[in-house]
Amino acid sequence: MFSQYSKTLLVKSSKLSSPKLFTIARPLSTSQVLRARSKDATIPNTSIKVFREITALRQWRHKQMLDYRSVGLVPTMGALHEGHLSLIRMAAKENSSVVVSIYVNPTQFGVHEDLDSYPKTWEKDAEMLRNLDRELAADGGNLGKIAAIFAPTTNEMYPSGRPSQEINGKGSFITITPVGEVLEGASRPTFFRGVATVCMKLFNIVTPEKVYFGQKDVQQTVVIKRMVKDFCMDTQVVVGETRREPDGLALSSRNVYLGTRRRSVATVLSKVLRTAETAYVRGKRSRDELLGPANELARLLMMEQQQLKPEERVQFEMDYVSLADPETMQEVDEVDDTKGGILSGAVKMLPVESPQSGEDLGLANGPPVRLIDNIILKPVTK
Ligand SMILES: Nc1ncnc2c1ncn2[C@@H]1O[C@H](COP(=O)(O)OP(=O)(O)OP(=O)(O)O)[C@@H](O)[C@H]1O
Ligand SMILES: CC(C)(CO)[C@@H](O)C(=O)[O-]
Ligand code: BAL
Repeated sequence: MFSQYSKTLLVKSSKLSSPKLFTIARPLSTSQVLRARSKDATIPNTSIKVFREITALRQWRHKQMLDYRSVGLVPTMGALHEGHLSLIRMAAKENSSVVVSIYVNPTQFGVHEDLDSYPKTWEKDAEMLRNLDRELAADGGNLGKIAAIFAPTTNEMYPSGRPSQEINGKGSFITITPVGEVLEGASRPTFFRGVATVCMKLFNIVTPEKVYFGQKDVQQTVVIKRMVKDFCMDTQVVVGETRREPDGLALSSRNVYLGTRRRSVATVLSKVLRTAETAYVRGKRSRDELLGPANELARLLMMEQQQLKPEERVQFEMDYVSLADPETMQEVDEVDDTKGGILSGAVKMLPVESPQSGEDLGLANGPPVRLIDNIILKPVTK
């Protein structure tokens, strides 16, 4: 724990021969402690500040405002990858100071979900941010740089105590319905309540001019846009495109759970969605014409796996394949050319059968992994 006494005084006191001098150490006020900490904490060899308390971050934020520096926020749960970095790059182009939040928010995880095993890679994250900081400094096309990481504790984020993760749990929540109830919200009933609640907190703490979210979590972007609109929040939501592996798999912090065998089949969802997109590009508009061939491909890929030996195959379950309205996420029977649509899906990759000795099963021994992906069908102007 951080001491309530100043570092300097503690160092001195530990070297003291006279106990009398020890009594000179005075408790610092909370704001002095926070100021001391915010001054000290940076990612080594960078000027990127690391804030763990709201008060210190707010002091820093206030200074940005006085200096007419715009602030962009990139909310993350850490375990950074190129998808996160692409959002930070966007934010650095458009803002003087970029804040990256790293916080694994418990309230968006269902009670039986992977909160405990969620990857935490602070050292690697710091290294990636250090490298990106250098890259941004060398690129003259940016307005700003990564100025701060906000990595709060749960006590800090939930000052009245962490609310229950149960569906009927009590607490101070933001709920955005009906858009947060369908698709991901139907499979994970407390997910968007947790996301909207933590994002409301982050936006209140950082007061960013702009916030950056990835299209990979498309329904999340729709929920956040709706929250900003309906709560009259003074920030602009910017969405960055989905970054993918060369074979089409959307980058995701959860991919590390897959292991080699499941990784080779994990492209099933992107292939299924591409099939529907191809039909759209060819002029098809009805639900059956778009989702029919996509669902058929999912069935064939599943059968292909089932015909393999247990020690070779990968079993998966398609949770949903959706064709939805881009503003409401409600299912549509026909794509309206003036609005376009959103193709999205979720697949559950089941743990491998008959694991072989020495087989790479992935993080936490390869639990079930739920992957999501989507494609935006752009409006067509005639
Ligand atoms: N492949 C990606 N391309 C672009 N943005 C992404 C990608 N993956 C995640 N993001 C965005 O990064 C932000 C932080 O996401 P998060 O930390 O949950 O990472 P994640 O990879 O989505 O993790 P998870 O596996 O838990 O879904 C979100 O706005 C998310 O949409
Ligand atoms: C937006 C977010 C950081 C809120 O915890 C999370 O849902 C995520 O990483 O997508
Ligand atoms: N990227 C979304 C965070 C989650 O699945 O919990």
